Amino acid sequence: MRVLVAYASERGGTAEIADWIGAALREAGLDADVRPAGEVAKLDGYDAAVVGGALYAGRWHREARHFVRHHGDALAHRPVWLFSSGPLDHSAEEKRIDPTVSVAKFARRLNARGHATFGGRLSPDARGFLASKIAKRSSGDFRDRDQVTEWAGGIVRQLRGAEV
Ligand SMILES: Cc1cc2nc3c(=O)[nH]c(=O)nc-3n(C[C@H](O)[C@H](O)[C@H](O)COP(=O)(O)O)c2cc1C
Repeated sequence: MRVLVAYASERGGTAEIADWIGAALREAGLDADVRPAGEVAKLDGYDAAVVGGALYAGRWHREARHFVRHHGDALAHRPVWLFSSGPLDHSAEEKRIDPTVSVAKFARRLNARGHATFGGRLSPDARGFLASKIAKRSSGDFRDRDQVTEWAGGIVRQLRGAEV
């Protein structure tokens, strides 16, 4: 079973979450390719997909939005899971955070099997007008690898269940 993990990340935090998901899938014996969403031309050869985007102003990074629009049909014919990252506080570890309105639309359109919101990361010296302002009050790394690995385990269980 070959799984695509496609991500869109501006500052690398979401890319690393995608890597953790890929590592967990491989650890469980699946074949997983972790790739920037903007570099995926076709979904041929993939049995399932995980798509994730960094959240900026309530929406996924544009490459994730473009990816699901462009590959909508191919994704709708495969089991798909989505993830978003993320809040710059501990809220994502403390409770389940629903997808934003924009991401929820994609989830419905793709009939996604699941969605998770993971914490985010922002460096105190982040560049950019808005990013540097936000970083003054909420910089830090709020990603939790164990939480991500556990979520990926759920994907493995569902995919394995589909095999039998
Ligand atoms: C300008 C800006 C806007 C952001 N907007 C949101 C938001 O709407 N919701 C949210 O949960 N996090 C938001 N964040 C936090 C980012 O999603 C977080 O830093 C994330 O880890 C970035 O991922 P990346 O490193 O892959 O780009 C924002 C951060 C910046 C700098």
